[in-house]
Amino acid sequence: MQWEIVVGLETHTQLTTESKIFSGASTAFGAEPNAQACAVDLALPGVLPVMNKAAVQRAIQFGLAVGAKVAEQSVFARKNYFYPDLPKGYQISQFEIPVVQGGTVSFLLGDQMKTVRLVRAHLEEDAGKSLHEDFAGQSGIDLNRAGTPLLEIVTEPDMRSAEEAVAYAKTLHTLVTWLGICDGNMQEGSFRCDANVSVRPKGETKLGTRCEIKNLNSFKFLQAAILYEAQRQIEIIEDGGTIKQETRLYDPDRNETRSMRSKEDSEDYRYFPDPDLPPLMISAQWVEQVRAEMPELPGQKQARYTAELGLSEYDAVTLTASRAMTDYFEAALAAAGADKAKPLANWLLGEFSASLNRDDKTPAESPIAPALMAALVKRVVDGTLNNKTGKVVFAALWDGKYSDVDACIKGEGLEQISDSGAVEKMIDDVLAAHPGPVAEYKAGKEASFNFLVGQIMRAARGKANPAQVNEILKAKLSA
Ligand SMILES: Nc1ncnc2c1ncn2[C@@H]1O[C@H](COP(=O)(O)OP(=O)(O)OP(=O)(O)O)[C@@H](O)[C@H]1O
Ligand SMILES: [Mg+2]
Ligand SMILES: [Mg+2]
Repeated sequence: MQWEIVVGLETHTQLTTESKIFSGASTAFGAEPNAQACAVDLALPGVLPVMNKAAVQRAIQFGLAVGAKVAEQSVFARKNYFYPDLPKGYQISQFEIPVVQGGTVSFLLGDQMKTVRLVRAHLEEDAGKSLHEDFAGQSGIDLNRAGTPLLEIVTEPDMRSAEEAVAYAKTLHTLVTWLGICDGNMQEGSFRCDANVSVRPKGETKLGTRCEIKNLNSFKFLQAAILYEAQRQIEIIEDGGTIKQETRLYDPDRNETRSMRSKEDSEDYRYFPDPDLPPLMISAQWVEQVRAEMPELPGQKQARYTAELGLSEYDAVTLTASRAMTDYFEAALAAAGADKAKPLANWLLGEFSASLNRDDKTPAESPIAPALMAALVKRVVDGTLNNKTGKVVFAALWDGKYSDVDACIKGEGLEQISDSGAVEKMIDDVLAAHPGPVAEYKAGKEASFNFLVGQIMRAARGKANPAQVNEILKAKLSA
């Protein structure tokens, strides 16, 4: 039997407001437990929540970025449940009428463009946090996080593999950090996913019963949890069992999911409109004002890079994977000139990205400033450097040995041998030393030509101009 995996994601993104969603308490991370929970966050009697305008503004930004409808009027509701980290007994969320409705997120999976539909994105407050260590067998509750603004972004069950779910989540992560509405810090819980997973026989159109794996705070865990969960469900069904809908937890130490609680449907929550909050009204004028201030988005940049700069879709998508990389690329491009977009992209996605990864740096922390990178690419394009000597220069610049490309070329003795007499002499020597390949090439074996070029470049210690070598060699061999 062939099985199909179906995934829908709910992502909680913590919004970058200074204060909480309904109170003036600080949202800063890492304070002493319970130092930042005020009476409103705790819903003590007699207090009233007041909507934080900055949180709404971020929701509007998101809605516009994904092409969704931003509701003129949306409603806050109480989601009632009892849990130690929620002593007030309900969470203020949006249920029937969320602020952001519909929209899509598109991304490249392998070489295929995928589009995931969003159901909604709604504003809500976060709960507190249970602390299970340091209390000698008891649990402590830290309510600093209570009332922190979240935007919960919910997809349709459109994803068909763990890889696709991860690609979606990464794209969403890029988008919200790009907009600056979320800091994206996954370790601190600013961006966490609930994965809803079901399986069905290939070809079946009805959805299977889903299980929801809560609170996945890394892409690695997201991937592993979906793979494990799908396999678990397939085995149960193949053994003649049925899946019961439930909420599960992923345990990274054992790489497995475990049942947390069963859950039939959202009726459990006894949702009702929050009597303390009026409907949230968003004027068309406010939406237009936010639209006018929107930055150019990754998707728009990708379209521009392929249409105007002639980059491949892959290059465009990879360069825009983070705002920092895009900013670096655009700064370097401005210095190099638009005609050098392709070689610049190659250097950034090759040597540059590899060095960033190796040294665990962001593009903004690169020891090579964009203008210096542009100067290096110029010297490769004009033939002063080839790919091999270019890499030597790159490494020297990265190590901070030089702050100027031409000084580096000189200092490292990497000027190309431009004297054609010297190049010819080297070629003659190589031809004399390798009569076999020469004869093979003349008999029609193209590969022998590349072998000879390789030998010549080696003799030149990489300092010959490959184009020049090719030209002279061709002429000599056809003479
Ligand atoms: N059969 C299914 N298989 C996989 N995913 C599904 C399936 N049915 C629904 N989903 C996904 O499950 C998610 C449901 O999220 P939603 O927020 O609407 O409700 P919930 O999980 O019941 O509520 P809560 O916010 O309390 O977790 C959506 O992303 C949806 O696409
Ligand atoms: Mg949900
Ligand atoms: Mg859910």
